[in-house]
Amino acid sequence: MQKKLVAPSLLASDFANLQRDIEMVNQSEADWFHLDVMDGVFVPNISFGMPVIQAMAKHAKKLLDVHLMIVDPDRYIKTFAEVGANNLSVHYEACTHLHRTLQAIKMEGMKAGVALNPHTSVKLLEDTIADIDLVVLMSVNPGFGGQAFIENTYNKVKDLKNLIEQKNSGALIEIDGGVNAGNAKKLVEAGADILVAGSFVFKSENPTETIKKLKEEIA
Ligand SMILES: O=C(CO)[C@H](O)[C@H](O)COP(=O)(O)O
Ligand SMILES: [Fe+2]
Repeated sequence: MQKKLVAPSLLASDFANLQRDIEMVNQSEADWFHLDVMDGVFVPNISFGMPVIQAMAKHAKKLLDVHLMIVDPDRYIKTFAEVGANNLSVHYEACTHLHRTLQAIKMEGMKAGVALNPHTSVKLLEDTIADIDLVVLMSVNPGFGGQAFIENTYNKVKDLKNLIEQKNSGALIEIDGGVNAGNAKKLVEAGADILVAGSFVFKSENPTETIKKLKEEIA
């Protein structure tokens, strides 16, 4: 069985102490870094872009899982590979030619991910799931950290797990938004492989310990 992973989202870190927070994740039991790129068009917020990711990559000793919340992501696939992204997830809702975009991501040597907004059905991935390495199920409306988890996500995880099995796909299931110690176990039991956690980790008193607790919760 696939090992269950925790990916802290640096969106909730202290940007004035980014290197310190990256080192904390390096030393912790976390598995990946989750990096949220927002353009102020696809989502009503702007986060950070390539120069910041390039700087993060110099210090990060774990895989960089980049979540693009941007329109027309095809324009930047090559650049994200150059600055150090290992996984690149685009939003289903932002792609006109999703299959082509997935191939382009893989051509650049990255794993290809597709993120779905809470209102987007997993059924829409029926014809692309075999080409997808990672599905990011948004459990909040994208754009901001610190929002409440949407309960319907459990149903979506189960539906997606069935689709993956039915189509013999190797896609992993990642959950993004409002993850905490209260929903982590139930998400993994429903079929999730990777849990992104931003606020729950970085706004806690002891982030290293919080990551450890989340890992124990899903072991
Ligand atoms: O993609 C995102 C927001 O669009 C973030 O990854 C997500 O919100 C994680 O933050 P938190 O755990 O605080 O909800
Ligand atoms: Fe994200």
